[in-house]
Amino acid sequence: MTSHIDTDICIIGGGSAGLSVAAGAVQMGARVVLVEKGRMGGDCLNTGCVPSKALLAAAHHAHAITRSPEFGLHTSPPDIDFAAVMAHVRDVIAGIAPHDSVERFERLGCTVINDQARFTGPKTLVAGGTTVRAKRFVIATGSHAAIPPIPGLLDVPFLTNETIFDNNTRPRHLIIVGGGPIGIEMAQAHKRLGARVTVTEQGRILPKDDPELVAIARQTLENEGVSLYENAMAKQVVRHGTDYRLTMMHKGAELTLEGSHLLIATGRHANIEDLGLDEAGVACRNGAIQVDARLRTSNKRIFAIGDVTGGLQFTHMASYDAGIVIRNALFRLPAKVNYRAVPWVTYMDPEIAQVGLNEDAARKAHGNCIRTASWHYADNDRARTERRTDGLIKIVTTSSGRILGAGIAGPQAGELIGLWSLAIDRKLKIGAVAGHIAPYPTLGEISKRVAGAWYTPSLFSKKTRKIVRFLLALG
Ligand SMILES: Cc1cc2nc3c(=O)[nH]c(=O)nc-3n(C[C@H](O)[C@H](O)[C@H](O)COP(=O)(O)OP(=O)(O)OC[C@H]3O[C@@H](n4cnc5c(N)ncnc54)[C@H](O)[C@@H]3O)c2cc1C
Ligand SMILES: NC(=O)c1ccc[n+]([C@@H]2O[C@H](COP(=O)([O-])OP(=O)(O)OC[C@H]3O[C@@H](n4cnc5c(N)ncnc54)[C@H](O)[C@@H]3O)[C@@H](O)[C@H]2O)c1
Repeated sequence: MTSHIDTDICIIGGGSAGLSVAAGAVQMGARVVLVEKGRMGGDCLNTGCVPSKALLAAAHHAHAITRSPEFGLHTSPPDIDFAAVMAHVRDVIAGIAPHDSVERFERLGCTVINDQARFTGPKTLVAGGTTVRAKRFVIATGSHAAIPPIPGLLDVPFLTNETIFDNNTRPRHLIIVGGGPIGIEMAQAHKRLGARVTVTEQGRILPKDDPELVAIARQTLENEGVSLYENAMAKQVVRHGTDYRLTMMHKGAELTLEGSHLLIATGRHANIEDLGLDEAGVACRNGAIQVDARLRTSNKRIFAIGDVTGGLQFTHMASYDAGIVIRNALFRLPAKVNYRAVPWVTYMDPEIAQVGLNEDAARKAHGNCIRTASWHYADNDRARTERRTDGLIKIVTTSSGRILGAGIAGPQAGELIGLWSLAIDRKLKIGAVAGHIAPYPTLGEISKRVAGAWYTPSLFSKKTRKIVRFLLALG
């Protein structure tokens, strides 16, 4: 038997993006239908941010124990129970899950349909036995791991982000294809938890980040024993007993790696299949749903947000997009996205954080009319007390001092980048950061010091010294 629902907003996908719209819209008085075919919470809660950060937390704890002697504390190396670590990961997910659950959203007033949605026309979709007619739709169907065309790969049972957190056995040797944030976070996590790890990357690792910051990440990973092959082209994968053999070209030579586990982390594909997008009149571009600055698709009643649009694929961007849709769909305001001050963080240790333009991007946008300044963690007293002096902050401004971007590689980089996000968003000049009072001793002082360093050439110049001597001579 089929049922029919008429509603104000129908959202497809109960991940970070869809849930943010649903929670906001229903609490503002809209009638909301939410359709989710799998687990509420989507990638972030179940197979992405939450399990990866929980795994990294365990790995960083294990590593901290090995550093105890530096503080005069004598301990034994940690005895790592990999299955128990994975139980911790699942426990963290379970603790957050009620916030994203069907029960919570029904309590808020949403109608939740646990089924696959498919458009049947520009104003209707079908999910299970229900036809939903809505004034506005939001497509928030996310993305899944892209599988590269490596010969033999489809014939072997490899891991992706959807399966790696279900693996309870510590890999003897984990081979990771792809050195983006997923590959790098999983590499360090597994290495610190006792696995041998090799990463093969077709270009350079963390290609979206500033090379000077990435150099710190690379050095750390190599010091910890992760084998990195950059500019390596994978040629073939075969199964050898229970192991994998990955053959690749590296520095002109053919090389074969043998590992017990294989993780594919080579980017994402938008979930656009089987949605009935043609029936809905929704166009795609480059394998993702095409949207305008108001996040409207080619059918102006249908919005698309989050990973499915192929843009910046972060949970905080899914939530940001949700706010834009609510303003457009509920309040009829022509709100547009502004991605000038989007931060991102790779949660290896040390963290790598970026907001705004890095030096290369700033040169492309502004030519040579930019200035940069850097400050090292080694010159920060708190970093010294913590014995964590490996790190760098680097900022980019216009020649007049408007902040264009900031990048930090170092402990707590993700916490420190917030100040720079606000500064860029509010179009502050570097003087605002240089002039604020930072408590001593905090890592936060590196932001003030790098802003101060920006002034060093003019502040300690011959001209300044002349002026000071002249003024002092006045009596
Ligand atoms: C390993 C990993 C680590 C990550 N770490 C971070 C991090 O630390 N910080 C960060 O900001 N981002 C991180 N991300 C990215 C982040 O997870 C995504 O950007 C975010 O989850 C995208 O949210 P979304 O709602 O667009 O998509 P999703 O979370 O994928 O949700 C989409 C939902 O739609 C459902 N769906 C799909 N098709 C249909 C259909 N036809 N009918 C009904 N339902 C459907 C799916 O089942 C899914 O639940 C990470 C990603 C991965 C893979
Ligand atoms: N901390 C975070 O915020 C975080 C963590 C994990 C993931 N994410 C999000 O998820 C997205 C996906 O992460 P990802 O790391 O899979 O993707 P990515 O696109 O960021 O990086 C994929 C990497 O794989 C490489 N690659 C592609 N094909 C390859 C091949 N055949 N052989 C070797 N290398 C190959 C690419 O050059 C690239 O460096 C990220 O872009 C990010 O938006 C965020």
